[in-house]
Amino acid sequence: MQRGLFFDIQVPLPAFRLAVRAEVSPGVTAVVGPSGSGKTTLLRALAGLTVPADGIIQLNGRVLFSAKEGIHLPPERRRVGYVPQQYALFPRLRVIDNVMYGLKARGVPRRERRRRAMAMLERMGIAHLADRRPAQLSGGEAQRVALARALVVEPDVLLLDEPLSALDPETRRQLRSFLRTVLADAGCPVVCVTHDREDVATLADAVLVLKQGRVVAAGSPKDVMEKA
Ligand SMILES: Nc1ncnc2c1ncn2[C@@H]1O[C@H](COP(=O)(O)OP(=O)(O)OP(=O)(O)O)[C@@H](O)[C@H]1O
Repeated sequence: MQRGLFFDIQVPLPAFRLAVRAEVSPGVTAVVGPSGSGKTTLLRALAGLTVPADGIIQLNGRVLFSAKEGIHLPPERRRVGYVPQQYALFPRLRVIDNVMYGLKARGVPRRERRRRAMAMLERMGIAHLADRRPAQLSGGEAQRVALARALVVEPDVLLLDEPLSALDPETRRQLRSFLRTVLADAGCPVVCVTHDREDVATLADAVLVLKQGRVVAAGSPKDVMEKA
């Protein structure tokens, strides 16, 4: 079975058509590009939240989407962890319930959901926040909760949309180094949208550059960023 993520998809957008093809190997692939180039749309399509007009998405040899075969697995059946921009935590749910949420959709019994969610909060260093609501969290804490919620389902791929952009510079620095460790431990490929060169330099093993919905450059961070 082929490991990693492969996609070749087309999504029509008002101003252009997103048409991207790439193979994502284990490690962190940064997706960079100007505002409005289709980065978030790509992540949403991989997560199953946007349906491409055409193409295919395969994860570890499993078909998540195939226009030709009429396959479109819903998000909860993809084994994909998605951390959207601004994290999208459920405001009314406590931290622990936010983290347990994805396990429910996957049919994990309640006691086991709680156990796994607490273990993940401990791993993220935020077990003491389990009973708080999202409004009672700092930006850095909310980001850790969002990561915990994405990772608790043991995804086959992790999708991060501008994971550090909402944070102040000091918190961003701290979380970047924390994120580096978490991503190395996650053991799955990571696709990370960012506009921050520092993120690319410290986190990424590979880079894809999108422009107007097309991949205009791809390669190692050093090669790609030197030319950018
Ligand atoms: N649901 C939607 N309906 C209509 N247009 C959309 C929708 N989502 C995105 N677009 C448009 O598609 C284009 C790509 O948007 P997208 O959010 O994917 O870009 P991006 O590269 O993530 O941008 P940014 O860096 O600003 O977050 C933009 O022109 C945007 O206005």
